[in-house]
Amino acid sequence: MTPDDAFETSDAEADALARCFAMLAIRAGALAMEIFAAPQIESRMKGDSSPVTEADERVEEFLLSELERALPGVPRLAEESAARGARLRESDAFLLIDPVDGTREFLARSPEFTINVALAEKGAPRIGAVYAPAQERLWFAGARGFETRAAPGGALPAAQDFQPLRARRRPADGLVALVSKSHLDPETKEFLAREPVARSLAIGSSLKFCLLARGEADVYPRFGPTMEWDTAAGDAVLRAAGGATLTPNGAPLLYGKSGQGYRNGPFIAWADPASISSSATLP
Ligand SMILES: Nc1ncnc2c1ncn2[C@@H]1O[C@H](COP(=O)(O)O)[C@@H](OP(=O)(O)O)[C@H]1O
Ligand SMILES: [Mg+2]
Repeated sequence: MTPDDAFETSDAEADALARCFAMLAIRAGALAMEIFAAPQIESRMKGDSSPVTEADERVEEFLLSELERALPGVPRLAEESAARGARLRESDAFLLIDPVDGTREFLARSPEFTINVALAEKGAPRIGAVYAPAQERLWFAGARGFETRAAPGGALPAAQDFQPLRARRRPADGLVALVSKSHLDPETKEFLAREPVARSLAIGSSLKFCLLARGEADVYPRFGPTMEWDTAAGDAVLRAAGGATLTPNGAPLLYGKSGQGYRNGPFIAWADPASISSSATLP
């Protein structure tokens, strides 16, 4: 793949790249776990009042240099570089890197943090890998989505140990909803009150998308702010498993929103998008 034809990735190429992202995330996981296991984790606050640790910085540096080798010239949008003012060259295809999603959970020594690598093409998340090193769980998707178990710094398991991902049909006895552990806003609470929610679980990071993709939950409403790098890899995994991430007017969440600084607006990620009525997405 070259930067000019990146947006024409074939299904086979997308699956191969998904495995490449997965392998990089596993290697990056060893760096994150070294810091996670240290007696003390240093952190500082960024401009958006979110924390950053040495793990965010080391993992991002590793992923950026490995991705430049794997996909030379493909523009890269990464959380910590963007916080330092790095600009993305406009392109139909670009990489999105969130070295630690759920930094608050990481600091609280919760295993609900993930390493995220994605490729967006023509505004959609095409390829993604989400790795939760403290849980040794990995999800990745190109044309097809899979989950497997992998130890930080270890090898990607053989294909016979990949479980295909398939989001579930809407259950008749009420929805399982997933919400942020650290950022639950009033609009999300209103959404949960409007929908037939049987159970609502607070989970950190992009794991929420992966739990939808593996058929464990039905909806993840997010009305508070997120950035494109927070959602791209998990969204790629969910879409490959048959789910969808929609804006409140029912359109798929778009990637490459340079005009809004790569911020996502509100979205609702659904396991079974065919089952929702239009009233379910309107505010
Ligand atoms: N005010 C804000 N502006 C932008 N993004 C925010 C934000 N508050 C929370 N987020 C995003 O929400 C992510 C955490 O999601 P969750 O609450 O579902 O675990 C954070 O990811 P990071 O941990 O990578 O910074 C951060 O990007
Ligand atoms: Mg992050």
